[in-house]
Amino acid sequence: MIICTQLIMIPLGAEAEEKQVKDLFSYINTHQDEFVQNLKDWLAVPSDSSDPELREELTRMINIAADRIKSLGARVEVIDMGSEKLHNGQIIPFPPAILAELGKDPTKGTVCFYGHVDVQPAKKEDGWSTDPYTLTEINGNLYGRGATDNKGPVLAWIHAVETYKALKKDIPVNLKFIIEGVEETGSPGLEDLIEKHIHFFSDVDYIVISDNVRLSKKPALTYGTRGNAYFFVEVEGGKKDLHSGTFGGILHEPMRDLVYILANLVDSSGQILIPGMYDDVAPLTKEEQKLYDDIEFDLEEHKNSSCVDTYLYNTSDEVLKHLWRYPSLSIHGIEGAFSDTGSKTVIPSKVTGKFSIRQVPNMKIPVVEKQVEKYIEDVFARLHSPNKVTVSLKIGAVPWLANIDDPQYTAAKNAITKVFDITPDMIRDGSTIPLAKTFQDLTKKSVLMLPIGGADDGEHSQNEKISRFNYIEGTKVFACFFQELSKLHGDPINGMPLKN
Ligand SMILES: NCC(=O)N[C@@H](Cc1c[nH]cn1)C(=O)O
Ligand SMILES: [Zn+2]
Ligand SMILES: [Zn+2]
Repeated sequence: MIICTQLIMIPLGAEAEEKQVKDLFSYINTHQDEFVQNLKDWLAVPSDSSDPELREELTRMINIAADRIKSLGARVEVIDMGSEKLHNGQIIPFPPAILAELGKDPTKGTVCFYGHVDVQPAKKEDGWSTDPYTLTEINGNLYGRGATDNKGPVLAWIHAVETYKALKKDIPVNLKFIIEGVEETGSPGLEDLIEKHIHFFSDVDYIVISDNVRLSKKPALTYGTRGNAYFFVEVEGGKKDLHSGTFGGILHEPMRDLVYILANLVDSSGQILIPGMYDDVAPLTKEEQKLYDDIEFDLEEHKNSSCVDTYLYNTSDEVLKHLWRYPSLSIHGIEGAFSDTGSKTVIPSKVTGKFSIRQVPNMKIPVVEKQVEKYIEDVFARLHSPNKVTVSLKIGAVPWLANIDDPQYTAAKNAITKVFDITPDMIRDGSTIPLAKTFQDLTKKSVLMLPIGGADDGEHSQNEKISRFNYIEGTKVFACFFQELSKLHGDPINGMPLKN
């Protein structure tokens, strides 16, 4: 910790630092019920960014988050993000985004926290055991949509700052926030926002994201994520749905064409069938292999938490590589198809298949897009169908890899060691933070991913949760991280040079 008098930096002595950590931890422990209540309030807002009907709720959620950050004493800007045109032609407003700053001391490092307050869809009837929008605590777990992805971690960061304020302690770093409401739909418009507000990042030294989970019970730091290329493939026959008794047998049915296309994208061993898809995948180096060897990963525990008995691969090494460094293709759904209970005898006139390909270094989205278009055209040609097929790329998010030698990785390791008395695993993540690489490329600043959620949190799934333990200890990690970062910042040997 550093006390600042005018422009002279005096490091806190070891004893004072120890006392400060004790005070911070004690405050966080005694206020944990309040922190859980705050999460309960946030989870009650159904801020699902994929449902146009819930757009007002999403905007309300952004305003709640903005007010909370304002209450820290931060200067907050709520920025209008314009509107979006949906697949069906409807135009609806995007939720605003938040840019905020707290502290402008030139002798301190500046950390920008990026997070999102939109969530994936959730309905009780999808198979949730509790109401997804009512935080329910069972056996030390806090269940609810957004608990771990990403409302819990965003609040934990805010609570870490609040802890310093409540104890009237000097926050050892300047803080900035960028909070958005469309991450789950690929962060449309956010790249433009960063470009337009690039001056906001000029004094930022470090960017931190806490929007993924650990690989096991062991705390971890994440240094890479996959990207995602999300496609819609639409097959259109006539202009209206038809009776399968009156018309079945005389038509080229759009659904049959679409199912044929989808079934030809990936084989039963997980191999993507689109020619060229693996051409640009980065070769495995000895250094990368060494990182896999050092990771604590229990394949059986992983299968247990996913509730799947058999994976495509049998060894931990293969599973991790296929999650982190190879592309994968997943088929997500079909819009326009009959999907309710009952037995409707319809022939849908227009159906849209949705699939995505997780991207890895050194794949290029425009190349993938062309390969997908050409392949679907070729597969469709085999059907000699008069129907109309249209392929469109809806999300093009690129993969991200960090420089783990950056001082903020050391600061995060030290913070985790203070809280858990353990050295974290260095991991990658198979999911996507669309903005991670954008931040790195546009701002040229170091990006760190510091997950606080557990491997079994069930992001995007039924019964999403964060454990009370991880939520509260994660708050402590963030509070310690500020302190550890301030020790390295300005250290010409182990850290960054001071800003002038
Ligand atoms: N917690 C991060 C996350 O879930 N990100 C989404 C982002 C995305 C990618 N394509 C569409 N949305 C993910 O699915 O990885
Ligand atoms: Zn997320
Ligand atoms: Zn998510």
